[in-house]
Amino acid sequence: MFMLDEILAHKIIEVEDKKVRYPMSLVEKKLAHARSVRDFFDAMKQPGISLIAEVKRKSPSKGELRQDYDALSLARTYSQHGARAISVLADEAFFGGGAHIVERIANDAQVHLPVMYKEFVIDPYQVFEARSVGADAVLLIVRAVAPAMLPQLIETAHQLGMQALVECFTVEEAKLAVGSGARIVGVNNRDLQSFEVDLERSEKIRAVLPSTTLTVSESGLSSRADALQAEQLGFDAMLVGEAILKADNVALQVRSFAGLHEEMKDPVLND
Ligand SMILES: O=P(O)(O)OC[C@@H](O)[C@@H](O)c1c[nH]c2ccccc12
Repeated sequence: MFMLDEILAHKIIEVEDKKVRYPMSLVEKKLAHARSVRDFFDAMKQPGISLIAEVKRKSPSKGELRQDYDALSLARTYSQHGARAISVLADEAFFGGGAHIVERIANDAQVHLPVMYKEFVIDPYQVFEARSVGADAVLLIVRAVAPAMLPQLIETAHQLGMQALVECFTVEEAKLAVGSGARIVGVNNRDLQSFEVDLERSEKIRAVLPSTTLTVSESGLSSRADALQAEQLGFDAMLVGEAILKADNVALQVRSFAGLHEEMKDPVLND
């Protein structure tokens, strides 16, 4: 929790500063010209477990994730090799991302997937910003916001035509997410206290969610076997970062998570 507290303390200052430098009136102007929304919900609903592949330069626990890091070329690779959505870190200070990176990827002619603005959202301003740069979904972390704020943030995302992936760590948080209007709930497999990954805890949480809620297994998935386990537990989608970012061959790793690995051996697809 310590790290989350530190990030949130930083975020409060950052958002207030942004609101002064780039006021809501400008965000609204930009919103009017944002590209049309791609259907993130539908992308998650496709048969088989859907891959949301993540673009992140670094993390507080792992540091820099790859030497030849290039956010846009990663997103293009994800788009070409079977990911169904792309999660792009908007946080700059801790994860090396930025709203401008979300914007570049969301509007790139070679990226055809829905894009999620991955940020520590604490204020509706950030949800408007997400749509204004072309995002199709936002991450909302239950633990990061006051319970009264959660329905408002979800509603704002939906009103803008976006989806919200509402992230939880406990059964209580999952119930709160659904009660607040979440249509897509993410279960973070990584305990923020111990950094341990526990898929059984995730299964317990998934089990209390209504069948109409789409579910995403987040963090710590390292192979196709983990993906299949998550699928077996009933998850509709998975969010994978590190295992893809650290791979020597990103395209192959994405195909593997997406269940397309075998096709790579087909010479026709091997160009
Ligand atoms: O890199 P991993 O272990 O595959 O995890 C990806 C994603 O789940 C993780 O980056 C994440 C999930 N929720 C978050 C909230 C904030 C920052 C990061 C995250």
